[in-house]
Amino acid sequence: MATALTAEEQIQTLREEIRHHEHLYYVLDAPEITDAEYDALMNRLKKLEEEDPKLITSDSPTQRVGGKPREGFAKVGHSRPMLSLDNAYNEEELRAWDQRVRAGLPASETVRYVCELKLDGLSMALQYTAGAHGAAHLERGLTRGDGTTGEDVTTNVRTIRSVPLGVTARKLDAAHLPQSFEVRGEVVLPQAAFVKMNEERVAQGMSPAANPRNAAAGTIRTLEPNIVAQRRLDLYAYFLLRDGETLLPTHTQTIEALKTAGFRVNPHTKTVTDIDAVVDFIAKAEPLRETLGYEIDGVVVKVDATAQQRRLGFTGKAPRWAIAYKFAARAGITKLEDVLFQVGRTGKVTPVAALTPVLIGGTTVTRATLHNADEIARVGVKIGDFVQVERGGDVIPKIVEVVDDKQHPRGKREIVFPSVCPVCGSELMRVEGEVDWRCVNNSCPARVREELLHWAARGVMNIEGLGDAMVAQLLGQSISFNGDSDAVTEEGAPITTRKPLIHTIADLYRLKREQLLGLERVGEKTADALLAQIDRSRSAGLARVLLGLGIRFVGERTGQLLAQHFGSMKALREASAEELEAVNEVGPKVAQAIVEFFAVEKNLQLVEELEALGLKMTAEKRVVGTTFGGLTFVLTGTLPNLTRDEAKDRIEGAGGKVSGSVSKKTNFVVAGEDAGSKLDKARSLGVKVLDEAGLLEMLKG
Ligand SMILES: NC(=O)c1ccc[n+]([C@@H]2O[C@H](COP(=O)([O-])OP(=O)(O)OC[C@H]3O[C@@H](n4cnc5c(N)ncnc54)[C@H](O)[C@@H]3O)[C@@H](O)[C@H]2O)c1
Ligand SMILES: [Zn+2]
Repeated sequence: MATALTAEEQIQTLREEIRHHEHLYYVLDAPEITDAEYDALMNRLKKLEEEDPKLITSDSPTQRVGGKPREGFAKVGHSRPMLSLDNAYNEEELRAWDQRVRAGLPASETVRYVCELKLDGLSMALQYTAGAHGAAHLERGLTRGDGTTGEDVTTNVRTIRSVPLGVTARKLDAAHLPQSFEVRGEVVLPQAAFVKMNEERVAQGMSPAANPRNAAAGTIRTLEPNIVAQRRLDLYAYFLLRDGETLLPTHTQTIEALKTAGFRVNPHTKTVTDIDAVVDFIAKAEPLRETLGYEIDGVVVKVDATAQQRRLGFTGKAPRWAIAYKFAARAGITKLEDVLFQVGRTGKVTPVAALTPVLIGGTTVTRATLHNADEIARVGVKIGDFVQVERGGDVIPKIVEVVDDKQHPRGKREIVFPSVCPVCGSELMRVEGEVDWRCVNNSCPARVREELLHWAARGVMNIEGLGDAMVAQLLGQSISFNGDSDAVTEEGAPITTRKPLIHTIADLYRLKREQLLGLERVGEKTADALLAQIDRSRSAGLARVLLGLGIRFVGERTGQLLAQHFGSMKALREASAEELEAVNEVGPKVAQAIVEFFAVEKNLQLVEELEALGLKMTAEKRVVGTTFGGLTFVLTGTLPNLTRDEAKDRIEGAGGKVSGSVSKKTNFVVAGEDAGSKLDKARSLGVKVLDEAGLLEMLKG
């Protein structure tokens, strides 16, 4: 498999893969892999980078928070970055962190820790400013976004009952708070509300949300506040800042002050004096999981004293003064009733286990993935077996092993992997060296369905109203038969009832009003709205089209970089692998995938049809200037206005290079707030240091 790849290529591939999953997770709220699997990818990348630190770049997923502000909301910079947390997976790693903390502080000082539950939601910044009569009022609610810039979701946050819209002068006084301050906390969706929401979604023909965290993130970012209000979100507060600085001398006082001021704080919080007591807290916290009514995925431990926190500081994406202890995945035993076979966008056939419903950590599990034929062989599972099912990060449950004892007799029926596509009947193929079987029929209805859904998705072509149910109707299928968790029929096959209105993505742009009006439950309003949405998507531009085409490894950012570099579909299509690799962040794997994509006749034809149908196939080409020709820059810390990507784009746009580490060859280090060791190194090597203003000045040429 990866044997022939150099470390650098492996790193490239891993980064692309991780970015792809981060996009699904943070932007679309629809992860495809479990958190444990994502963490494993991340840890592999970390390890490779540690082995060869010169391969670390500032935009590696290990160096930055993975989110991204979504369109439709105003983007607002944070008063101080909203970071991620480093993880510990066992007691040993936790104790190692304790050692590092104490080594980072004078030996004479004692360290206290505050233990809190790690709420599995999304973090939110609430900004309060002076209101009437000496009170404070909620000015703004911001999501974490990419950590530097968040989305302004104030209207939605205002519907959360545990978020005070104002704090009276009396309460401010009691809590010793000024009139303007910032509270940070976690928005969570209680399990009961989650179950109800998914029932409604399924009833409306939509796919259920993967877990409460994704549901909460999706809810807070819908453009309809009345939907948010119905969902019963909660917010638990845990940070208190003023002008981007921690306000009070200890975290314990912060929690108390928040409580006094009327914020909801989590009752399961404890200040302790040593790491043994932390271990104790964790042991008691884990069983709480099943009774809380909301999801937690671990325990967060923070250094109590603000002065000590300041001294310990931050790494690229997380504070050194806090750690998240992650609980092990949850598991349960149930019976394997049957195996269904789903066909994905690329034709990949995935075996899905149909299980006797079982409650695992507050969620009813009825489906689990078996990944592929090799995995079935490895587990050695038969239909009728009892199996151990694991819910890592609570996304797609997975069968870990067969349970074989007195109470759990073995099943008898062999799982037969189909030799033909369960949907279209064409023969399945397996590329040598790959584990997956694929349906290679380009017009397989299952594949077309997945292609359409991907094309229409949020963050891709953003065609609202083109979800599961509508796509199924357009394809002439009475129900959705493929894809998301429970949407498979027992036969795993489509029920085609009508003549399809469309066969390809291009057909979407040929749809007529009368055709839509002929569909079930489609009135004039729905038809017109959908047509308007489809029409609007014509101008989405080259980067989106590239993303929508679903070329392997081409995620949002790569799509953007390619679009800017080539400026038109024509130029991109004609580029050789070598020319493609000249684009920043495009490695040999990505280049290869693009060349392969355009070598397929059907793909070329689709692109041409789309162009003829009026889709915008161009992007503003970035003309690379010469101002910074031959100069190498290193970025560190948080700049006041530009994000890392923006700064990098500007530098590269002027012909400069951005590198991840400081060396004698570095010409300039651009340093922002909380700049770390790179700044020290620059100083010791005598490399010139700029701030953002200095950089912008130089860019003027
Ligand atoms: N499955 C996937 O495809 C996929 C993709 C990307 C990320 N992920 C998952 O997302 C997580 C990584 O993302 P992350 O950067 O948000 O880090 P994180 O979830 O590990 O930790 C940081 C977050 O913890 C939260 N938090 C909860 N309780 C807290 C408390 N008491 N005090 C402070 N913070 C608290 C905050 O929201 C904070 O942003 C991992 O669990 C990872 O597995 C999964
Ligand atoms: Zn097929």
